Amino acid sequence: MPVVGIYNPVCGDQTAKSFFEEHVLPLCKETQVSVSGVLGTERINHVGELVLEFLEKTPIDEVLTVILGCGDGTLHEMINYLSSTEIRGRAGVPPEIHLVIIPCGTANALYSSLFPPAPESSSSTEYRLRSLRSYIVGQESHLVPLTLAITTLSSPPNAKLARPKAVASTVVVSTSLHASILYDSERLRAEMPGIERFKVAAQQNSTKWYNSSAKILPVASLGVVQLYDPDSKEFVSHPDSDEDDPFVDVYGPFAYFVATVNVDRLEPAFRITPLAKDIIPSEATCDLVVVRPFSDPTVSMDTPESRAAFAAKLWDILKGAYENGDHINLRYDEEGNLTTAGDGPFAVEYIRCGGWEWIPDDIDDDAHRICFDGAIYTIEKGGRAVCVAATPQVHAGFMVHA
Ligand SMILES: Nc1ncnc2c1ncn2[C@@H]1O[C@H](COP(=O)(O)OP(=O)(O)OP(=O)(O)O)[C@@H](O)[C@H]1O
Repeated sequence: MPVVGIYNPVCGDQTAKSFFEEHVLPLCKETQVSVSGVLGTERINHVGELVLEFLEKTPIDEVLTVILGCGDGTLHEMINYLSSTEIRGRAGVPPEIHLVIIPCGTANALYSSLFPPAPESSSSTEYRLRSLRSYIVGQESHLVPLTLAITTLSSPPNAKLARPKAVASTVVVSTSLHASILYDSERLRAEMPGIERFKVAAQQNSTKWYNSSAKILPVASLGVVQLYDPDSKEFVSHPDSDEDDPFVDVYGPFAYFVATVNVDRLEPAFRITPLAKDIIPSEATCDLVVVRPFSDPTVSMDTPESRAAFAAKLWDILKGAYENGDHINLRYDEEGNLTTAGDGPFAVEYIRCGGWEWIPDDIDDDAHRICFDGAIYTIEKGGRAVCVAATPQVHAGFMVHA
């Protein structure tokens, strides 16, 4: 079965090329893994073109293994390019691609979810070679299929000419604060190559609220939306969802709205959806973390003062994600303080679902921003985004050595 190497020389701290030369290729040689070609990406979207070229040379009954030195964005580009391109010589048969990931990006959310790092180990050489070691040890035995979150961006109903655009994500689809952070952090990339740029961008956006409504879609096999119950420490049926009326309407304003697939963290230590690992889903689902200011009993109006006061609470909530995902157990007491005790309203709504719709208010430009694995798109005025978790087909799609 053919094995090729592709790296993005500019992702993360720009060391992918040297890491391949000094560690990846020597290890392949030492373990008799024959790599038939190694190429660096030269521009945006090039990764998809390179994989396509290799794929078209791969016999239809063989699996292509790609050793990919990348961050989450490069993987995202590859999957979207291949999903929207006809592959010559395959007569419509979808390919199965096996990925060996070498984490070279900034956040490396997928890799650090597959291989949760011990503190301080995330940059060590041996840690970065774990997917490759897994491939070397058992070429078929540790393959994890990637669930895709397929999001369709629709134009307003009266704009008949525009075709909906579909985007596949393997890590995160988000709106609100997270999308704003990713949008602003990209502009800080040159001066801050590491994850500190996310914190700076978070500060810049901490008082924004996002006006939108959302509709949550049920988990397919259950017929209902699930909500995490911090008391029983398990998912229960969402109180607004039953088999007769499974959809849950959620109204804004929102502060935070992040859905993940395949991952429990967005950075090595930021476990925003810890239940993706702690209560493993049995089918394609999104884990959705929502924070709404009006859940706080002391917030009753959208004013600059209440936004400023709530920013400090949101910060405390998100700090819990850095404490092994403890934010999901937070509630408000009567004075609006965050606590893990009592039976006050949840500060975080942790939802497991088959998908969701996001319908931003026309007047709120920031609510139109949506993030796919770090790439930012804008929902048209009057349009919406519909995100659905998709189960990979057998012998098709993307599998990762983990
Ligand atoms: N030769 C190149 N020159 C400029 N940009 C490139 C080149 N090759 C790839 N890219 C772009 O680099 C971008 C960043 O890659 P990627 O997202 O993998 O890294 P990252 O943002 O550092 O990590 P992460 O997504 O894990 O935070 C991709 O969007 C890709 O289009």
